[in-house]
Amino acid sequence: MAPASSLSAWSDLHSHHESVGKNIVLKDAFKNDPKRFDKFTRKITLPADISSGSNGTDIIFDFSKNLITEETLDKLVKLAEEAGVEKKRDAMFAGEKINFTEGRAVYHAALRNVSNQAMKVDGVDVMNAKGGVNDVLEHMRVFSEQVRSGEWKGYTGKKLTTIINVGIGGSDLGPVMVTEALKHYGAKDMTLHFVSNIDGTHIAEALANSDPETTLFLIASKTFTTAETTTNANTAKSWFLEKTGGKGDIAKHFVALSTNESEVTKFGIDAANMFGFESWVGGRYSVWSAIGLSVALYVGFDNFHKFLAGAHAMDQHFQQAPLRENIPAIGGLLSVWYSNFYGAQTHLVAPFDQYLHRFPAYLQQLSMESNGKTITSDGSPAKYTTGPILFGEPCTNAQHSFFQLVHQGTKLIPSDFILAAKSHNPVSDNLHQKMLASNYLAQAEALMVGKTAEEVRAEGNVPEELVPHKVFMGNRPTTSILVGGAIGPAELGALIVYYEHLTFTEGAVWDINSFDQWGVELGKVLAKKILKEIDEEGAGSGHDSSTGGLLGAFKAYGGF
Ligand SMILES: O=P(O)(O)OC[C@H]1O[C@@H](O)[C@H](O)[C@@H](O)[C@@H]1O
Repeated sequence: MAPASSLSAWSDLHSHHESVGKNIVLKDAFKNDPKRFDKFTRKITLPADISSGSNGTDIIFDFSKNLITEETLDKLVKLAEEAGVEKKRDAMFAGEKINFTEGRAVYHAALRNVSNQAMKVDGVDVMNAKGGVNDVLEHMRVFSEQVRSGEWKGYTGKKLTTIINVGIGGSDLGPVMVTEALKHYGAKDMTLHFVSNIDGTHIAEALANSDPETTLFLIASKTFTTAETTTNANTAKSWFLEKTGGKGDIAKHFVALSTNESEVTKFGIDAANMFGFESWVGGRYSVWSAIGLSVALYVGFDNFHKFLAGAHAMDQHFQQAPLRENIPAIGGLLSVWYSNFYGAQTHLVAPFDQYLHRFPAYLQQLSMESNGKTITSDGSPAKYTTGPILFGEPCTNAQHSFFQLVHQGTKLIPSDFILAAKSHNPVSDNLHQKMLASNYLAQAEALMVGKTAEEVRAEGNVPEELVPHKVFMGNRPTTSILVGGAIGPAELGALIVYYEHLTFTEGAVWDINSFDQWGVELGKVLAKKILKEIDEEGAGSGHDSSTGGLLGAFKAYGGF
């Protein structure tokens, strides 16, 4: 594919930005067009049998407070067509090896293919093959039901009620985020810990509160070679054997979620207690795979299945909807519009939902590990900016910390706000929910309308020298996502996949490989070398004076 900047739609968008885009005044656009909300809002309805309420849940994506006209949308769609977004999408769903630097298919959609459509990689039916998607799901169902019912017992015959997931990156962030998001559905007698950091504090704190007789360890690692995970897993194993006086049965207390059977058995976990998946599942897309076992254990397999089904509904929408109606494609194209034509560097995602408090952290890996790339498909550096810096926190908290910059800073920060119409906790007669909603609506409105100097003056009693400080520029774009019910497993699945395919669309336009992550390797290699040097005499070799100096100081102060 050609670099995006060589496409005619790209130059056309540049001229369009000059003549129209940078002059759009959103509040006027709304005044001039009473139908603007209808024109730029898209909706997906999830099937009733998987939705959190008794009717199918609508999820509304209001793109109308973005700096676009109908013409802009047409031109962005043209860009997607010229960049081959649909062709690339179809290649992904056909199991082609679109991860071209690793020679792999990108097939996480197969993991949530609950309608069991034929999906093949290299001619192999990944759904129904022995050890394939359906077999692993059945293994997860049986195991999670056994643990939840107490039929699966620890070595002294007790029910396992503490789950410690040991994993990092995608083998941590998805399970943490989803179990937090679905806490309302979680087993009340279960305690979950997610240990990811190599900082010994993480595993120590989890173990300090756990009883080996009732603890189940899930060692979650696609490769089973990640230093943090193997080290934490070994520490957990030693703790378990020590605490049980060597009588603890590893087979009853340790399972592996991985693609690497030989490393799993080397570690001491029986292959029968391994839940597998394939190399075509990228780490940041693995929550749908065996890596999601903690989710199935916590919320039950039926809910895990609904989670997959909600994701599948969004997959089908992405595959079938024409680009102009295609929700994730529009989200991705807007990101390109802001990144490449307005010079935006960031993307804020703020869920007005406490259960979604780890959602932005999860999306950080999804977005930035996917599209934090410079090199395009022909090996040359992109002549344009690529992946934005994604950040966020739940609201209303974020409003009381960094929203100052979003409202009055010098940067343009395209923002997504997410709200569920129904709360799982309608306390105080829904007062909290109404206040939450009022903030969700008010923030998007305030960012758009701003406040002029005249309006500040009209408030009265404002000394003239303070007027400029109280002005809000406004015209700051937001996308408002409204879940027309509560956020249950299916709704969450659909929301995640919206961001997955948004990220896909961005990467497809930017002509980069969104599916490798070579950028995380260099630091790992250097850390290995330095680890050895900590145990050797001196301050290492071949380092710059800063690294060498700090290494020496660390050894001196730390007593190493
Ligand atoms: O699951 P694994 O193999 O232990 O990998 C964990 C993480 O390791 C990181 O190094 C990768 O960048 C992530 O993509 C990955 O999710």
